[in-house]
Amino acid sequence: MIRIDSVTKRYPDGTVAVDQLSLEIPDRSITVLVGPSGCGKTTTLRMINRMVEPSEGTILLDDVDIQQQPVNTLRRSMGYVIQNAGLFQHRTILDNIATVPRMLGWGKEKSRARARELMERVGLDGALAKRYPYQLSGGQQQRVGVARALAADPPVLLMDEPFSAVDPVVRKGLQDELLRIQEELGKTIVFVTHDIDEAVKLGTMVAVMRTGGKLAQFAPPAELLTHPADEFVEDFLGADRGIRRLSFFPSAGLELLTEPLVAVDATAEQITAAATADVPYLLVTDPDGKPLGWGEPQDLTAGEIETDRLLPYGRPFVTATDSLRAALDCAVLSPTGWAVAVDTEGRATGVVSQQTIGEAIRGAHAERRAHDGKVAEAGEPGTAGTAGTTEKVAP
Ligand SMILES: Nc1ncnc2c1ncn2[C@@H]1O[C@H](COP(=O)(O)OP(=O)(O)OP(=O)(O)O)[C@@H](O)[C@H]1O
Repeated sequence: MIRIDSVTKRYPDGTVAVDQLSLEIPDRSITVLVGPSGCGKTTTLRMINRMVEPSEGTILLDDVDIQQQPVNTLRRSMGYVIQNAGLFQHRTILDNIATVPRMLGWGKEKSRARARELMERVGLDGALAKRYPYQLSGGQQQRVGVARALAADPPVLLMDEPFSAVDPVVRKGLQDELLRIQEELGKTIVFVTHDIDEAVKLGTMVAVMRTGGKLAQFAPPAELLTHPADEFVEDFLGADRGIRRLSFFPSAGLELLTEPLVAVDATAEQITAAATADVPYLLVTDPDGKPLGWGEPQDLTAGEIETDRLLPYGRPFVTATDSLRAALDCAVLSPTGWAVAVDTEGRATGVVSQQTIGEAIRGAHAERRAHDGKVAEAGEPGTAGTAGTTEKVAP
C-alpha cells in the first residue's frame, strides 16, 4: 500500500501544486488521480517515485517512508509510463522494452526473451520487435511504453496520462488491455488522467482533485457517481452521471421475453404462436439462433422468411457481461424500442422493452438506497454506498 500523508508541494516560485494531500492507495488495484489541468496530479505522481520531493508530509510504501530508501531502489520497484510513451527513438522496440532488465544486469538474451514475453502480454505482434518507435502507430507505442514499464516486474506502476494522445477507439483498446493485464498481474497502479470517463472505467478508487492541489473526494467510482461530495465534483462528473452510473448495475437480472423469437424457417403455427406475445415485432433468428432482424408477424412468410425485408436489430447486449447502461442503449437505438439480449456466442436469448429496463433501473436504485440506509444505520464509517454495485460491468 502507498500512503500519502499530509503532503504539500510548494515549488520555488511559491506555487502550491499539492496542498495537504492524504490518500491511502490500496494494493493490487488501480487508483486514479483525476481533476482539471494544473490541479497537481502529475506532481503527486512524481512525488511517489521521488522525481519531485515533497515540501511537507510523508509518503510510505508498505509502511516504510520512501525517503528512507535510495532513490534508485525505489524507482526500480515502480514502472513509469507517460504520454507519448517516451521511447528511445534510436533503439528497437525489443531493446526499448529490455531497457530496465539490461540496467539491472540481466544478460542480453534473457532480457530480450523477457521483452518478447511482454510484447505478447500487451498485445503487440512479435513481428514489430525489430522496428524503431517511429515505425509504430501511437497506440502501438503506448503498448511498448506499458511493456517497458512492466519489464522488471515492479509491484507498482505509475501512469501519467498514458492514453491521452491517441484517438478514442485506440484509447478504448488500450484501456481494455490495461484492465486485462491488471487482472492477470495484480499491480498497484496509480493512474493520472483528466478524463473522468477514463477514471470511472479504470479506477477501483478515484481521487478527484481540485485546483490548488486539494483532494475533493476519494471514493470508488460508483459512489462518486451516486454521492458526489460537493458541487465541484458534481460538475466535474458531468450532466449524464445518472446514465453513467447504470454501468455499475448488471443486466443479468433483466426479465427477458423469449416468445417473440422465431427461426428463419418458422412454420405458420410457430409465427402465429409467437405473435400472441405482447410485442409488436418478432425477432427472426438464423438456424444458429443468431439474430437477423425484426419483422411484423403479418409480413413474415412461413417456411422462408425474407430476411432482407427485416428491420435491423441494432447492437445486442450480452446479459452475462453487459450493464443496464448497455441494455438501455440497445433499446434506445433499436428501431422497435426493444433490446436484443444474446449469450457470449451471439445467440439470441430474448428481448426486452425500454419499459422493462426502466423498471429494472428503478428497482436497482431502490435496492441501492435500501443498502445505503442499512449501512448508515449500522454506522459503518465511510462505507455508505460503496457496496453492492461497485463491481465493474461492461459499460
Ligand atoms: N517545476 C515547477 N515549478 C513551478 N510550478 C510548477 C512546476 N511544475 C508544476 N508547477 C505548477 O504546479 C501546478 C500543478 O501542476 P501539475 O503538473 O502537477 O498539474 P496536473 O494536474 O498534472 O496538470 P495537467 O493535467 O495539465 O498535466 C500547476 O499550477 C503548475 O503550473
